[in-house]
Amino acid sequence: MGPAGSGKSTYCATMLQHCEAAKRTVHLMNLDPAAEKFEYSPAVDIRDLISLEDVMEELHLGPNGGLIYCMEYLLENLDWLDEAVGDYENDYLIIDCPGQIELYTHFPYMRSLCDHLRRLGYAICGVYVLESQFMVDKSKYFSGTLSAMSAMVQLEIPHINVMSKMDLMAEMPETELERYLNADPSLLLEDPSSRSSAKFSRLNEAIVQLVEDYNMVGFIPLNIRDEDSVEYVLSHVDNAIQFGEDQEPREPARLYTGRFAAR
Ligand SMILES: Nc1nc2c(ncn2[C@@H]2O[C@H](COP(=O)(O)OP(=O)(O)OP(=O)(O)O)[C@@H](O)[C@H]2O)c(=O)[nH]1
Repeated sequence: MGPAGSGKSTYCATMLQHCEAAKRTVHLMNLDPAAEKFEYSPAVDIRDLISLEDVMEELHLGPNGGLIYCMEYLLENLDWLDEAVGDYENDYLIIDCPGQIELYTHFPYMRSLCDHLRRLGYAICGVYVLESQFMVDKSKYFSGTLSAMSAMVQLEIPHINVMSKMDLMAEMPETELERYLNADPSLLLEDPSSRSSAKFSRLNEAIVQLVEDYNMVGFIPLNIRDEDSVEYVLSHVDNAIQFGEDQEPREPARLYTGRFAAR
């Protein structure tokens, strides 16, 4: 999951290749009815069930309304999904999700989908991908962090945050990187714009408090050109899946999260 252009499809393609090289049985599923082209063709594709283009044309909906319709349609036709993924056993299924973050933050569709996959016996890990360009603007960074937290709280599945495109951050000093990757809340208070008015300042303090209260948001750095970095992210995904398996019943307060070191 993650905002538009954050690198979700690239993450999926990279993980697919990495897992195949490690001889893991892995499949890619596209859940974006508006997707146009893929580096690797997905084994399961929502566009075989419904495409955004058709919905927009036939129902005269805009792109966002059309996407919501597609997700509702998928949930009304779960037998299609069952047939597509029901036979996988101990396989690794990577799901490339749409970039409209409202799907994770306040609509119930992704949550319902996760619940259904669980009923099919899947152990799930949510991977929220934010891109490193979020680290060049503190306000933008915190809005991204809050959207990641919102998805985590909504979905209640073991959850990992990934900071993609780390190759673009080569110039940032290591100490500064660490602060962003560990979601250091004081970053926001240092931003000069956060002190522009007393009200705004109090709002920022409240946001900082919120991030601190959760005490669980960190980003795993991903550089797709570095195999060790890809393996590092995958090992956290594996841990999170295992963590989810070990929690019965699953408790929201014990979501797999963590603080991660810059590498
Ligand atoms: N430099 C760099 N560019 C990247 C990286 N990952 C992705 N990109 C580029 O970022 C752009 C968006 O990547 P995608 O993987 O398509 O992002 P997405 O989140 O799937 O995008 P949507 O499906 O439109 O939401 C593409 O031009 C990618 O080539 C990375 O690790 N480093």
